[in-house]
Amino acid sequence: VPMMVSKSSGDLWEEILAEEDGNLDRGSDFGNSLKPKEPEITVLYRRRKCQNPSKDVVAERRRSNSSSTSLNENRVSLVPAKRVSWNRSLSTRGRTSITVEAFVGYQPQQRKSKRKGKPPLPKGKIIQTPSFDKEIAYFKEVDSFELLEESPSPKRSGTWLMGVQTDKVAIPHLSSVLRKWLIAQKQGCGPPLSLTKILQTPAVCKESVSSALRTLEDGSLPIHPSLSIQNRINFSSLSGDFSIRPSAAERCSEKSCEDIQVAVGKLSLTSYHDSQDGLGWDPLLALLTACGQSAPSTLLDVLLSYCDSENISKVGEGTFGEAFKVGETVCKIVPFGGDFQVNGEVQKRPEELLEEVMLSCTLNRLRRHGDDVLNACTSFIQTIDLRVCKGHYGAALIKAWEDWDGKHGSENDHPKEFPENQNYVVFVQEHGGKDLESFVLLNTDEARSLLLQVTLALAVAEAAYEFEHRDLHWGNILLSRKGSETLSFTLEGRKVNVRTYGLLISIIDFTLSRINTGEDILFLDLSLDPEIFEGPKGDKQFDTYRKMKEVTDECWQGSFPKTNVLWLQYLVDILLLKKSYDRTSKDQRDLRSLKKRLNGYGSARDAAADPFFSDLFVNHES
Ligand SMILES: Nc1ncnc2c1ncn2[C@@H]1O[C@H](COP(=O)(O)OP(=O)(O)OP(=O)(O)O)[C@@H](O)[C@H]1O
Repeated sequence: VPMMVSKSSGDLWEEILAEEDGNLDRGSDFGNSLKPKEPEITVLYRRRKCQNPSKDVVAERRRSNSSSTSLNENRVSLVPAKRVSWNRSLSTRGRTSITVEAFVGYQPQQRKSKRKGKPPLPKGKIIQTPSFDKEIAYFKEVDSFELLEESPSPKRSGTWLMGVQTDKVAIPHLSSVLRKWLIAQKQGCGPPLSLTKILQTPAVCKESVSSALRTLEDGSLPIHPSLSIQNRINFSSLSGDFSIRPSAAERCSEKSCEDIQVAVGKLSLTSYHDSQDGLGWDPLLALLTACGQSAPSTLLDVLLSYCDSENISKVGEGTFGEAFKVGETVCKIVPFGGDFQVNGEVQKRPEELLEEVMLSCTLNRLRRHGDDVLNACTSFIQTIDLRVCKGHYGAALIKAWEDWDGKHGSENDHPKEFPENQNYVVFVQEHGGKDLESFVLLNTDEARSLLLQVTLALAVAEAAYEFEHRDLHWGNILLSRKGSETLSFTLEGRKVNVRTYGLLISIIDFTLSRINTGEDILFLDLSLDPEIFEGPKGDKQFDTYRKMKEVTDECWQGSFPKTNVLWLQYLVDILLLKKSYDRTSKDQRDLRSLKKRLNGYGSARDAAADPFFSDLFVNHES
């Protein structure tokens, strides 16, 4: 008989602990077409102890890690042609810097956060100080698990790593690089975007920009709207459903190709240089290029292309982003580049936004379906458009912000403070629903499907891009009831359908994520922000950061799919401890058994084959 169990149930912990002693693993009596390849993982994870490593030691460690590695044989090989080391330091809630070390000797700036030691608190919510006594007792045994070996970084790195050979890099000319890139995009071949190429592009070189400035003394932007490459780039670099974009026929026409070449030729003379800050290249121009723009738009111009001003409403906020519902979409507005703090944080730099743009575009590619697609899923939030904007917020947005503030109490600064020259990136995304923290789950079926969808999404992204989310707390999983009874995933060429019970998940916020796009490895160097590991002991979220640190041994650029498993274990904890829904004692035991078995898995892909999920798969296809 189902019973309602809530986190406040008085005897839950005693019951859980008593049941744990019985160790009621369900074992392997579940059929599953995604059986782990090896029932037991025997290879031990190499731990390297290094007390208080200096930056040099860390750098050396990175080099040796990246040069002695191999890709998991079950993955699509994505050995990058070049390696870019993107060292990003983290504030308590996000990226604070990104270093293109191939080009500059950037010294990362540590940010002082207003929320020390508590990064991803959802905004506008009253947080009660929890008591962790019983949780600590329960999870003691979990903390002592053995770490398993992870698949390390791809081979052939080094050229770009840690500033090596900076002065020997031959930087191709803007026009040739961008032209090749754009044409490749238009023809549907090659990666969606390459940071390497964008940032190799001397569009962002001082010399190039200066000469462009001399050529265009008035500094005006030469691209006429009729030649705009914006739509074409965005369309081709973001896979998925883009009904508002030009047709495929238009994109593939000869005329279009010529337009792109003309536009690129002119783009090389574009003179946006106001965020050059001694780096030797212009990150704002690179960001504009990546978003397919020659100049920033205004916020309202972008938003009003999706709905009328009276239909804009705010749906959520983070430390860096304000999210607005705009028609059927959500626009996350992230200010960047300014020299004053926003919400108590130093503003993100254009380089950081560039990388987030890259991550979003790359994950978008997983949405493609077709017979030849090896890995596909729709569980990462769909990015519909990406735009660089500049200027004031505008009356409609201010009103939406103030309405939300009146109802929820914003923790963010009032956006009317933004000056006229404020820059933003707007991430136009599908509406993913409510985050797990505030979503009301109905029953165990929903909870199990949620877990499986997250697991499979991570498994698919692992297989395609060595993706690790690295921050999958309950604010970063959105949920909606969209009615579909089953959902398809393609994992390593096999299509599987899973029961949803009407629930769909969307994973957001790739701030801490690590990805191998095939050309670039993007990651956040958490070693530059030790605060994140200093959160309260017993808090599952912070314990997970610490476990990630153990697993990665602070080599954050490496591929350690085990981190995905750690977040799955965190999610099981959340479902056991923080969420209330109809469930039986057996349901709880099953969840706890799953959590134990997760100790033995090295990746989300392994976890997806766990018997816990067996009966959620329908109609397996090979
Ligand atoms: N696509 C979306 N659909 C629905 N709601 C969204 C969407 N994107 C963001 N939100 C809402 O906005 C909130 C903030 O978004 P997000 O976490 O991406 O911002 P952020 O500034 O990057 O956060 P952080 O402070 O963790 O860096 C989310 O918790 C969610 O409530």
